[in-house]
This record gives sequence, structure tokens and C-alpha cells, in this order.
Amino acid sequence: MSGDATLDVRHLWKVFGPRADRVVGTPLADLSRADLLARTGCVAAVRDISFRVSPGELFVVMGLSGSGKSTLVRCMNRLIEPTSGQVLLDGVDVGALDARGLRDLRRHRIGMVFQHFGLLPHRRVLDNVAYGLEIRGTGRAERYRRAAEVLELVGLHGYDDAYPDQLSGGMQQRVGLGRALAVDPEILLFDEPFSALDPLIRRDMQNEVIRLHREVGKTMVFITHDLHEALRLGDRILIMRDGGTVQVGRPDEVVGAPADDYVRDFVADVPRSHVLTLRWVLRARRPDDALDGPELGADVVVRDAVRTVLSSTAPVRVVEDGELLGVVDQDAILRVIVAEDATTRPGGTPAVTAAGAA
Ligand SMILES: Nc1ncnc2c1ncn2[C@@H]1O[C@H](COP(=O)(O)OP(=O)(O)OP(=O)(O)O)[C@@H](O)[C@H]1O
Repeated sequence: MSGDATLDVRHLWKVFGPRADRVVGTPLADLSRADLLARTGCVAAVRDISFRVSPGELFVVMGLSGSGKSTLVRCMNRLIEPTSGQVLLDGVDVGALDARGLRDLRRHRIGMVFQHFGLLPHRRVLDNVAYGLEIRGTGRAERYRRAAEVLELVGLHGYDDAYPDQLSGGMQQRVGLGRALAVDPEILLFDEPFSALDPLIRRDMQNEVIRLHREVGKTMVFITHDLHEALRLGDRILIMRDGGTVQVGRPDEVVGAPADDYVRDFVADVPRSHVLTLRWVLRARRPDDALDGPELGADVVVRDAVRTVLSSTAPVRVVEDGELLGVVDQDAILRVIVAEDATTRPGGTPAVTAAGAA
């Protein structure tokens, strides 16, 4: 059962090369990517990847160039045929779809946003946004109505009649985003959409995705090689290396408890106060702690709690579901800020565990 996951990826493999179908399920599958290549000439682009994306979640897949992200995302709608494993979209096995089902999936159910916008240069912005509706057979009046609505949503109001080459890169990317949104798909897949944009415009577009995600509540899978982008956007992040999964977790988990040295190195320069939540810095309440301090939730990010903690003489009480998890005092906050560039918390586990055990 896929439960109520919008996307459920199970033991997905994609092997390229000669006799690629004879790798999974044999001892060859246990070889590292490099050894497999040396022994067989095959590349395991995606190695046994499993994850579930809940309705409305923004799920990020992050990895360096060659880690297998693009192959993985293309396996979702079978632009690349997986070697083995399953992809379920709202419980429907994508691998079992016939040509017609697949066409329906790509037109109606999955929207894609790429780095290269793939806009139609001779068509106006409005027609580009309406394009998905047009190939779906939606009538002219209805598709223009919807396209105008989406243009407003992606901040392109007034650009209906412009042509793509009259727009900046960021604006063209908004058109691409609008086109994907116009058909109201169940899930949006972003394949490194902002990699070619200038840093400031890129930041703008990230904010745009965050805003849109909040406003339309769409389930999203976002592929990136940029850790900071992943941490900004992701409800959860899957980190890939050499085709496999290194870690899946919330941003605070990836930064607070890196799964291995690879992730630890990766997150070493992340400002911890921007990502860690109070859960990671609280301690168990001591009998002499004053309990009349302010109350904050365990998922409040340290940076957002600094003012409250530093302006209170009593420790801040950290609560979750009405229960006191522990307290955060000024020392704890200052330690995070002062040690911003330290690599990991000793022990690497949320402080709530330590507090609970104390
Ligand atoms: N059609 C193919 N035939 C053979 N090998 C391939 C093919 N497509 C991808 N690969 C290999 O699979 C691995 C994963 O590639 P993929 O493009 O998915 O990685 P990526 O993380 O998306 O990298 P990038 O960000 O550079 O696109 C790489 O080693 C790549 O060379």
C-alpha cells in the first residue's frame, strides 16, 4: 500500500549499458558504481532509491553532478524507463501504464519545470502558458481564462502579449512555471530549474516557489545540486551520491545529524542558527529553572528565537503538542551563534533525545 503518499518510489534502479537488465537482483548490484562500471561497462545511474512524498510536501533531491538526480526525476514519468522498482503516483503504478495512460500522466498529472524553459518562441506568453491546456483539448475561452489566472499567480500580470525572447531569464522561468501550473497537475517536478539564473534572480525564484507552494499547496519534487537551495526549499531533502541515497531528512536533521562524513562535509559551512530548531538546542528542565519564561514551539528556528531568548531572564520553555520538552537559555542560543561554523553537535542527535533521557 502506498498509504496516502502522492508519490511513492520503491527500490528504483536505472542501469545504463550492455545487459543492464542483468545487474539488479544479482551480486553485481552490490558493487560500487565504479566497480560495476569496470566489471560490466554498466553505469548504475540510480541505485535502489526509495522515498515517499506526502500530499502538499515540497521534497528536494540534492546531489552533485552525476549523482543521478536527472535520471531519477525522468524515471518518475518514464521519460527514462526504469530498470527495476516501482513509481506509484496517487497509488497508481506508473510502470504499468500503457501508451495512452502515460500520455495522460504527462499531460494531466505531472507538471515539469526544466532549466531550459522549452518555451515556444513564436507564441505569446499567454499562449505558452495555455499550451498544456491546448494539447489537452481545452476550449479557447477557458484556456485563456485559466492562463490569465496563472500569469497573475506567477507574477507576470500584464505580459500576456510579450514573446519569450522579450523577457529576462527569470521571467521566462516564470512562464515555464506558469505553463506547468496551468494544467493543475497532481505533482510538479522541477529539474534544476534555476541553475542558469544569476544568484539574485535565483533567490527571487526560490522565494516564488516557496510562495506558490504555500498558496497552491501543490506536491512538489525539486531537483538541485545546491545545498543552500535544498535547505531553503525542502520540507525534506534526499541526498544522493553515486546513484544511491545517503540521507533523507528535514533540513534541521541533515544539518544537525549528518548521516556520514560526506554529508557532514557538505553542511559544514551552513549557518546552523538558520536551520537548527529549538529541538536541537534545548536541555532538560532543572528544578531551579524559573518556569515563567516565554513559550516557543520546538520547530521554531534558532535564528527566529534569538530575540525572545535573549530578552528574557527566565529560560524559554519549549513545547510540542502542549507538552514541555525542555528549556532553552541564553547560553544555549549563544553557543549556536558563536559556534556557527562548528561542524556538528556532539553526539549528532536532537537535544530532545538527550533531554528526554536525562
Ligand atoms: N543515457 C545514458 N547512458 C549512459 N550513462 C548515462 C546516461 N544518462 C546518464 N548516465 C550516467 O548516469 C549517471 C547519473 O547521471 P544524471 O544525469 O542522472 O546525474 P545528475 O545528478 O542529474 O547530474 P547533472 O546534474 O550533471 O545532470 C552519470 O554517471 C551519467 O554519466
